[in-house]
Amino acid sequence: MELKNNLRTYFIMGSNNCKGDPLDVLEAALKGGISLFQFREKGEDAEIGKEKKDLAFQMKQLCTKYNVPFIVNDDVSLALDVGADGVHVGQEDESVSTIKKYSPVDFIVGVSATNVDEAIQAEKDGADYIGIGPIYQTSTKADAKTPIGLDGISQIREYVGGIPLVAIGGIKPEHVRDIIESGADGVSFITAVSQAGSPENAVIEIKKLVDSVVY
Ligand SMILES: Cc1ncc(COP(=O)(O)OP(=O)(O)O)c(N)n1
Ligand SMILES: Cc1ncsc1CCOP(=O)(O)O
Ligand SMILES: [Mg+2]
Repeated sequence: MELKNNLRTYFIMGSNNCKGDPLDVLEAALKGGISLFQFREKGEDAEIGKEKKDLAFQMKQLCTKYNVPFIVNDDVSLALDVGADGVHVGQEDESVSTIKKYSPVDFIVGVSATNVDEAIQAEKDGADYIGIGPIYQTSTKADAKTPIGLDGISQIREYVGGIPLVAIGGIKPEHVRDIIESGADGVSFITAVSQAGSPENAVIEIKKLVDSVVY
């Protein structure tokens, strides 16, 4: 599948984002039809060390079962250890060019950008996709920057080339249409699915909305 299409319904999660067993939440999201998954185990009560690695490995296996690529947030060495399909790094994390030097050729590297300059730089550096945001207010990331809104998406889309863009931050089903119409290729989300009564149904709803705008 073209990477752009994997970004359409991109679920991100760590154990501390879930009400129940994180593996159950992930499997429900996979059944609902997510197109990409990012293991983001950080913040208060997050697993570390062996527990983090074991969880990453089990999540990678689940994603493989559903044929959905598995991305690790921040931790490149964990990503390589568990055979992840790629990594997502922010402005303060390891650089794309360094990662590309020692990772497999087809290893996906996503980079975060909050503004046009960061997005242009990420594209120049060889990022495979850019996570742009936060679009809306979020309580999931303590150090999130000021939301850039829909205008932020259209500005970034205007200045970068054809690099795939996924929006992030406070995204709920009712935002999907505007986000895609502003120039993103897809939506990524944590709370909207990890805290839903039915994560599977939450994904089905978001996927239906994305599919109704992207052809
Ligand atoms: C798809 C996607 N976009 C942006 C981010 C944020 O990355 P970063 O700025 O490095 O912040 P942390 O997630 O590491 O707290 C992301 N994780 N995924
Ligand atoms: C990791 C991250 N980067 C920017 S906002 C954000 C958190 C997104 O979580 P939610 O979908 O719960 O707002
Ligand atoms: Mg990061």
